[in-house]
Amino acid sequence: MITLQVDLGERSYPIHIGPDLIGRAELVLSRLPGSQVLIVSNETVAPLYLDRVAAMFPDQQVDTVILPDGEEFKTLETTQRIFDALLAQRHNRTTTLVALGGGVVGDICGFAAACYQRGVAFIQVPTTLLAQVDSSVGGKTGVNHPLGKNMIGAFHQPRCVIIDTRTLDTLDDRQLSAGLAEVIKYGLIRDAGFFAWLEENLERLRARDQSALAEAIERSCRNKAEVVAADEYEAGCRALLNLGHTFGHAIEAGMGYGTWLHGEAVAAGMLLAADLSVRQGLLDPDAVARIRSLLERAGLPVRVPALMTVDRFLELMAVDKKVLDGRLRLVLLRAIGDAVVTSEVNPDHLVATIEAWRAA
Ligand SMILES: NC(=O)c1ccc[n+]([C@@H]2O[C@H](COP(=O)([O-])OP(=O)(O)OC[C@H]3O[C@@H](n4cnc5c(N)ncnc54)[C@H](O)[C@@H]3O)[C@@H](O)[C@H]2O)c1
Ligand SMILES: O=C(O)C(=O)C[C@@H](O)[C@H](O)[C@H](O)COP(=O)(O)O
Ligand SMILES: [Zn+2]
Repeated sequence: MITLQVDLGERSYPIHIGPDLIGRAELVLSRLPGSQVLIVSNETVAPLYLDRVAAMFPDQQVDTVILPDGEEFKTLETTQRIFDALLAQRHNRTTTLVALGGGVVGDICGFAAACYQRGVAFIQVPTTLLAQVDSSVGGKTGVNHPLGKNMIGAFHQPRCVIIDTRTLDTLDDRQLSAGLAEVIKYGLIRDAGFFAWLEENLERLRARDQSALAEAIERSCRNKAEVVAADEYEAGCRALLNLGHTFGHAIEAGMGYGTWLHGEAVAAGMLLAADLSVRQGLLDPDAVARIRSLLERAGLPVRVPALMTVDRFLELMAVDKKVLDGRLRLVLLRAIGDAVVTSEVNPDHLVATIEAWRAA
């Protein structure tokens, strides 16, 4: 087992990474403020792992909420089901919510924890690659609105993150690829050495080589922990974690939540960001070819859907959380491993980029 630390003063917490960590009660028991636990999972993940997670709390009051599965259920209505259970079972301020599942369960559960009685503890037990490398770390929680992704939420850090790499054994290939998009993101925004390692090891990752996966998860979490520790509330460098997301979130909302997976939309979005970076004179065109090739090898889309017209993109991108004073701000690349946030976006270049990557 490897343990990383997210350094946030009194809100610091460990990220434990390794095989068969579900069941290691000692990792979670010291993080509980009280004797009540509510495990939040979904109808796909619960039958696989819920019993073993519940067994980690032998002396606690353990209740469960099983949510429907899907990005389309990442809503306020679904969150209400968690509040209903907490109140019905008389959970108090010292309760701990446990998110068992992918990023959807983690984001909803974390948001419920941030709101219930103005904030209670929560623990992340991520079971998708995407959740293990990104969403379980950093404390962004929330739900979607029909007009925009993650528009209702809160920053609320978990008490610990338990990454049992064995849970990836039951994850399907499409979801593994979606997770690889966020892995590749770290290489692009701040870790050229990691990007080169991914170029060397991509096939091992897709073949689920355990040591390659463990290394990719550790290096991703290390990058994310450093960024979050430097800028917890996204006043500055944390925005770099949003590479490809302004385009990606527009695709997710525009196509209907769940049609494109988050990781797939981010992959296409990162390619658009790279192409736009070239048009803006920031990035060498050779970098776009390298990025495209790696995304393709990861089984990720490199075109945006034809249904997403330029107007539709611009309409949806206008509600992005990075917009300031009505001005779009995008994460662009100066090189592989070097990203920047800029509001200096030439509208003609933006339109040309979208047109260039729309599927026929
Ligand atoms: N909070 C953050 O910082 C952050 C970061 C990145 C993404 N996100 C959010 O995360 C969400 C995407 O998360 P995701 O990609 O994990 O999707 P997801 O949570 O929908 O999980 C993907 C699918 O895999 C299933 N699943 C989960 N674990 C499994 C396992 N071990 N075996 C078999 N099936 C399993 C789920 O039931 C689901 O059907 C999006 O809503 C995105 O906005 C949040
Ligand atoms: O942790 C962050 O910060 C991120 O931006 C990570 C992203 O991968 C993630 O998709 C996040 O939920 C996007 O945040 P948002 O603020 O653009 O909704
Ligand atoms: Zn993301």
